[in-house]
Parts: sequence; C-alpha cells; structure tokens
Amino acid sequence: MIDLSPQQREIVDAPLVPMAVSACAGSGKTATAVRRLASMRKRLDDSHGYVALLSFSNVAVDTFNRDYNALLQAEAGGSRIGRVEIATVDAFITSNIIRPHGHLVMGCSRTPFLVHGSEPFLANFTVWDGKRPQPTSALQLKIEKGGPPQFEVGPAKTIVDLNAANEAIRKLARVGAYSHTLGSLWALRVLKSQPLIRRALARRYPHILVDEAQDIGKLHQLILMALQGAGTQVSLIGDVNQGIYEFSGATGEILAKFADREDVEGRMLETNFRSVPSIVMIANKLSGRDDKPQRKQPGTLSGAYYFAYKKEEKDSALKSFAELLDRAGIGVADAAVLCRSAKWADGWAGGEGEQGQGVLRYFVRAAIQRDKFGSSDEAFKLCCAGVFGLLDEGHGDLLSDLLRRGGDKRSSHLLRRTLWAFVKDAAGGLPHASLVADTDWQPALLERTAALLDTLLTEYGLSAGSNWKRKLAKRKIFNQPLMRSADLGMEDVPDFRVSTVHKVKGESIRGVLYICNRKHIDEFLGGTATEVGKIGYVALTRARDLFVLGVPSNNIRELAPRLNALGFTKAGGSSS
Ligand SMILES: Nc1ncnc2c1ncn2[C@@H]1O[C@H](COP(=O)(O)OP(=O)(O)OP(=O)(O)O)[C@@H](O)[C@H]1O
Repeated sequence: MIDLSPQQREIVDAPLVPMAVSACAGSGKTATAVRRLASMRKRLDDSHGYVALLSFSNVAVDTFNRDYNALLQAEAGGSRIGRVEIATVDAFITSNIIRPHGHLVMGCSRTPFLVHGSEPFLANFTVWDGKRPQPTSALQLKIEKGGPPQFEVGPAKTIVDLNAANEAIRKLARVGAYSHTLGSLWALRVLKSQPLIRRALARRYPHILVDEAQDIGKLHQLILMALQGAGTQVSLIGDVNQGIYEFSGATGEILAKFADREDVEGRMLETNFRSVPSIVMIANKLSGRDDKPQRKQPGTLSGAYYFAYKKEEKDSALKSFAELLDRAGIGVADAAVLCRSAKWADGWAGGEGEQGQGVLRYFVRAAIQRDKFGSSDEAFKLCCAGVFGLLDEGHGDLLSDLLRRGGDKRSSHLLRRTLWAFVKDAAGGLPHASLVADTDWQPALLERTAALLDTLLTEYGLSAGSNWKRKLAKRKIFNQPLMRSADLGMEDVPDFRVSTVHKVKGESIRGVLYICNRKHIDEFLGGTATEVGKIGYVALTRARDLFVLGVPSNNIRELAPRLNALGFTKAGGSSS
C-alpha cells in the first residue's frame, strides 16, 4: 500500500463538500479517488445514499474497482462497504436514467436500447443531409459557444436541417433505439421534464465524484449540473492539459470553471510519481505548470530523446527504438509506439488495418485484435457487431443486450458463450489473422460463419438476413495475410505494441516512441493550448523512464534547436 502525500491526504480527508481537483499527469489520481470514495462512504450519515465514482473508460472503472477492493482488503474487516457505485459516466446514465425512464420522453413502449451502428434494421432509419441519406444513429450534436445546438453527420460533418434531424431522432426513439449521443440527449430531457425523477436520483446519489473530468462533454455536463441542481454534490478531478476529446465537445471548460464557484473547494495535486525528472521538466515547460517529480533520475539511460525517421523505412526506426530500450534496460513488452491517428497506428503496426469493408471489416478487425494485440474483449465486441450485422432486421436490441456489462437475461448469457467460443477458436471459429486473406481467411470465415449462423437459428431462433453471404464477399480483401507475420523477413524488428495516444490515456509505460509529422511536433512544442499539443503532452507523460520523439528526417535540422532547448537529447536515428 502506498503512503499518501500530504496533498493527496488533504483531499481524502476534506469535508464532504463539492471539490474541484486540478491534478498533474502521474499524480496518483486513482489512489486519491478510491481513498476519497472510501472515506466519504464511511462518513456519510445518510445510509440510504450511494457515493458514485465515475470515469470515462471501462479500463479506468476496472482499475478503480481493483484498487478499491484492495484497499478494503487491507483495512480491517475486509468486506466491501456497501452503497458505493463505480461506473463509466455512460453506464451510470444508462442504468439510472435512460433504461428505467427514457420511455417517458422517447415515446416508446419498451425499455430503450443502445445501437452500435451495424444493426441491419438501422437501414430503415436515415436522415437526409442535403445530398444523401445518412444513418440517424450517426448524428452528432454540435454545440458552439452562444449558438443554438445543431446536428452534424458523416466524415464531412455536414450540418443537418434541425427539423429533419429532430424528426429522424424521434422516429428512431419510437422503436426504443438510441446511439451514445442521442442517449445523453434523452437522459437530459428526462431530467429536465421530470422533477420527481431528478430529486429521487439526487437522494439516491448525494455525492458523485467524476474522474478525468476534463473529458466531460457538453451533454454530460448538463446532466451532472441538473443532478447538482436537485441536490447532488458533484466533485471533479482531472487535468485540463490532458483534454484530448475536444473533437467530441469535451473542452475541459467545466473543470476549469468549477473551481471558481463559491460552493466548491479547489485543490491541487502537483507531484508526478510516474516519470523521471527530465521528462517532468519538459512536461512543465509545455503545460506552464510547476509540478514536482517524486522520482530520482536513474543511473541507466532515461529521459527524453529524439531521432530522425523516414516514413518508408519504418523498420529501421523501430530498430533504433529497440536499441535505446535495450540500453535503458526496458523490455519490448514494457514499451509502446504511439501515433496521433488510428491510420498512422495501422501503418506502423504493419498496415493490417487496411483490409475488408462494411460488415466484413468487423471480422477483420476482430481477428487482428485477437491475434496481433491479444485483446480478446475487443475482438469479442467487434465479432458480435459483425455477426449481428449479418442477421435479419428483427433482432434490433440483441447486440446492445449482449455487450452491456452484466447483461442479465439468461438467454443472452448462453448466446454470449456461443459467440465467445467462436471468437476464441482460431481453428474452427474466427480464422487466424495470419492466413492469406483472399485465398484462405475469407473462405474459412464464410464456411465457419455459415455453421455459426445455423447454431444461432436452431438454438436461439436468430435468423440470418438473406444477403448475409454478400456482406462477407471479398471486398477490399487482398492476397496477403491480415496481419504481418513475424516470419516475413521482419524477424529482427521486435513486435511492438502500436497504439493511438487516445487508447493509452491513463496508462504508465516504461518506454514510449511517439511518431510525429512536422505539424504534430510544431503543436507539441507550442504547449497544451491546442488539441494536438495536448495529445503530445499525454504521449510524453505516459513515459516512466524513456520518451523518444520520432521526427521526420526532412525536418530534423530545423526542429533540433527547439527540441534541444526544451531538454531533449538527440539519439542516433534511422538516418543519422
Ligand atoms: N503517494 C504515492 N506514493 C508513491 N507512488 C504513488 C503515490 N500515488 C500514486 N503513486 C503512483 O503513481 C503512478 C501514477 O498514478 P496514476 O496512474 O493514478 O496517475 P494519474 O494521476 O491517473 O495520471 P494520468 O492522469 O497521467 O494518467 C502509479 O504508479 C501510482 O501507483
């Protein structure tokens, strides 16, 4: 068990009032939040109320649960103190507002359900964007300062006529379906129009603590404020410099402004327990903070480096990174290659993400997740989305039920088992990603999916759509394996974990290579005012011991002075 720092201790022991905690990277928000949760629960007089700790990812929720249980185990008694809820913000809103009360505003006669986008029945629910029909479930809310709310859709973010959007949303709601965005909208409408429900929720949750509060978007903010208006005491903990979800409307504004309120106590966490001092020093320069490193600089190679790379010589850059890791005494399994976008991450992982289209692509991605990244959970979700994309239109809410954590129906429990068996079995279920896609992988997928669909029909009454085979036809399927295999002449390039920065948020990683283009570096060096600057800051602050910036070889001469001035050291690179 760790010893809390004085700043952490103050937060844990503070009176039961709303708080805004502005924390730096690596400051132990997890440890602080779970101890605050336990301390609040112990002191709360109202034994009927729950204290909720909410965050934004299942990974964060799993970590909180694990640490909270470990904390209770370490304390006398060892049993979990009741009336604590740890959940994602979305799960909290779904289970407390949308599922029990959504029907009151959605005009449906059933329990509302979340759609993921692959459900065939969604083809009947579209909205006209001025040029073509777009899926209603893809509508996104756009709220700009001072302006009215608008809806946008598609990669071009086309603004949709408000009446058309509202009509399409209502039509989808009448069958009980909602997307993530629309769910939050309906939840807000429940709270606005139903004072009794609002008050009942505030009584049930007298305290809500929100972690990663910089990621609270406008709708979530309005929902939390509606609960606060009804009596809930809301506390926020987060780091505005890590607000990398600006594109989805989370500007960090709520966290920045919350501390200014008279009824809210502002606190700080300013010790970085994660990174070596030379990395904390650069993070401070970029964020304008003055956080203190708790660690000492180790005797081995550590800190922030940069090297030049050429896009067409990726392997050489990866080998240079491997050499640095070796000198730093860091194993490949404790390192990661990070990129700004999923497309870049695909490219650096070997270009596997390129194959497949439509429903088939869910299966491609599932196989890669399982066989390359070892992520069974992700593979399961993707495979389910693929399988349900093949069913006929009558099975609208099944996918949502199946993917919901703790989905309760017995039938969905058995179905989940059948689908897990398919996902886990590379020999008889989802074919292995190392198979050549057009000659081996796709034909095997077709044959085994046929068998799976037979089982789904006979054992669960789930019928396939008449065009299911067409959905698995060889579209964008090539004569190469889905995943680059280690024996294609790449044996001396380690198999690194490659990820977007967004996916490693919240993690600590011993060695990080952050691959950038000229523009990314420019914004990174400009500080945390822009979204790309914040993404660079998150990448930097994931590193415990070694951070390496990959600089395009054409720009190295020009950027080197700025990097040196900031505290980076030049390492021997692929082209130097
Ligand atoms: N009081 C402490 N003493 C020693 N180590 C600590 C202390 N508090 C936290 N840590 C350690 O610091 C590391 C970083 O903690 P954590 O992952 O919770 O940071 P965080 O605040 O969530 O960071 P970020 O926002 O950058 O993801 C962890 O390894 C944790 O165990």
